[in-house]
Amino acid sequence: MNLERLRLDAVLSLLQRAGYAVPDREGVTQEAYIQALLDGLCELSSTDSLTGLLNRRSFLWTLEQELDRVARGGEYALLLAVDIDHFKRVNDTHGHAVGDEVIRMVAQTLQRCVRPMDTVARIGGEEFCIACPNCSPSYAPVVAERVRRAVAETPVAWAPGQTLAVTVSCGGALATPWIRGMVSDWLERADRQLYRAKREGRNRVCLEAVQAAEVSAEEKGLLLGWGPADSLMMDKRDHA
Ligand SMILES: Nc1nc2c(ncn2[C@@H]2O[C@H](COP(=O)(O)OP(=O)(O)OP(=O)(O)O)[C@@H](O)[C@H]2O)c(=O)[nH]1
Repeated sequence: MNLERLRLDAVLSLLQRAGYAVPDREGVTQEAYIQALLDGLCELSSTDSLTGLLNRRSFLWTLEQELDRVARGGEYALLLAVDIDHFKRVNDTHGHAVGDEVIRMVAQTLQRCVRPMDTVARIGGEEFCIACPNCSPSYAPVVAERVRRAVAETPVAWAPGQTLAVTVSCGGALATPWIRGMVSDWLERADRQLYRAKREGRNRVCLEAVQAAEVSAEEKGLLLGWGPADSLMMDKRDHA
């Protein structure tokens, strides 16, 4: 391949401006050079530049995969929508740069207080989401409350000797095992609970009531790609 014939200037300047260390073209093989550019572009397009968390686009893809897993795996998953309370006041009182620092610090706190298997994303200005796979209805309030408390107990240092108390409101909804829900619906349900938490006074957690769902063995079999005979076996096991 002749690299001279590829229009790489725009890519290079984009990556350099974003602070990526692009390898010296002469110092590596062509494949390694192109791979480094592709890796940089992938990272740039999937992360939020302020916090380093996943951005909205990538997070939606994570949720699609999570719903696939929930539909096949028989485990609940929790989606938390997390929003900084009265954030406009922070900007208005201390300026946009301090507001940005608050967003960065809250992002770090959220990342710190969840399990490695959970995914934290910044999906809008001062709104975050957390996807928690394999999270039972009884565990969901524990996780959500841990997130709320972690932020409330971590004042943001925005200048030497100056700290700001920050709180978040959290709304949560569970994805039900053996059901292939839609991402838009899951997000909407978590958001509805978030707005309830805001309405009820902020710095609190509201979770959607768990929806009981009847799923037949045949439907489970279809989700797993099994034939009717396998489903029948499963039906017997379920009723044993
Ligand atoms: N510093 C900073 N501010 C942002 C950013 N994105 C959005 N904002 C600001 O975040 C503020 C959000 O304000 P609102 O949606 O009114 O919500 P709020 O003040 O947090 O109030 P509640 O959510 O009702 O508790 C707006 O003033 C936006 O301009 C960002 O990246 N950095």
